[in-house]
Amino acid sequence: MLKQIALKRENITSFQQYPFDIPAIRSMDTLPIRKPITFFVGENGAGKSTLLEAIADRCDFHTAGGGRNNTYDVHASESALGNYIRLSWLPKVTRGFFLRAESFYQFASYIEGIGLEAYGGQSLHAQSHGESFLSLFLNRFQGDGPAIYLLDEPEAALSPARQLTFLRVLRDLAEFGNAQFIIATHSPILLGYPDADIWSFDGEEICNVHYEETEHYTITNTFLQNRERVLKELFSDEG
Ligand SMILES: Nc1ncnc2c1ncn2[C@@H]1O[C@H](COP(=O)(O)OP(=O)(O)OP(=O)(O)O)[C@@H](O)[C@H]1O
Repeated sequence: MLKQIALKRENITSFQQYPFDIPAIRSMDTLPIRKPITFFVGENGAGKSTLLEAIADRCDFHTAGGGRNNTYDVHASESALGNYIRLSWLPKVTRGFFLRAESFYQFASYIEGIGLEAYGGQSLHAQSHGESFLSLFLNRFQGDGPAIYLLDEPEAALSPARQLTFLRVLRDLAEFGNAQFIIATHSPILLGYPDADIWSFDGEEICNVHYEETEHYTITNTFLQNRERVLKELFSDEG
């Protein structure tokens, strides 16, 4: 299990440039990872992907999105933060995966090249984006032994109904599959997973928030409950 992420502040010479100029990163000291499911939330550009990518880098996962042994031909972006964080494990976990929505299709091509047996026998490209995403989890990741999965906006591939299915997949893997997840998301459905830790990157420092405190919940809830009023205000000239 991953227990903690620490920023090696002593090795950083300047907080004036990326990635250390991002408020959430600049103020970071240690971030405890306390639950099987951890979410990173925050505005676009708040630093969620930057930290997730750094964790993937430290896990030796392919930072274009993939697992330890996936060296498929996608230009791996250098993680600017990877060398400046320290991961604490108990015990160390090496199995797992980093997946970002935009590199999913390249990953699918790679899988096609190495054989399909592990993926339900069907080409991932022959399935829709969301179906292939779910089959990835259902077929590949229900193995034995502990694993850590790092997911960047998985909802991009999933319809609302499949997001619900994915909650079930998360529950099964976290409770019975010895799996740990860190997920950057904007989805009010995924965030609704019970008993997850939600870390918000929106303030001056990363802080723990309740589901109902997230804008994902409050804005979605207000919109669905009062759609006409919200739209009227939004579209009014004064708005
Ligand atoms: N390689 C880079 N060089 C310089 N700045 C970068 C680089 N990558 C990202 N940034 C900047 O760092 C900030 C944080 O980006 P990041 O992708 O981590 O945000 P995020 O919270 O994941 O956002 P989103 O929800 O839109 O995915 C942004 O302002 C972004 O423009």
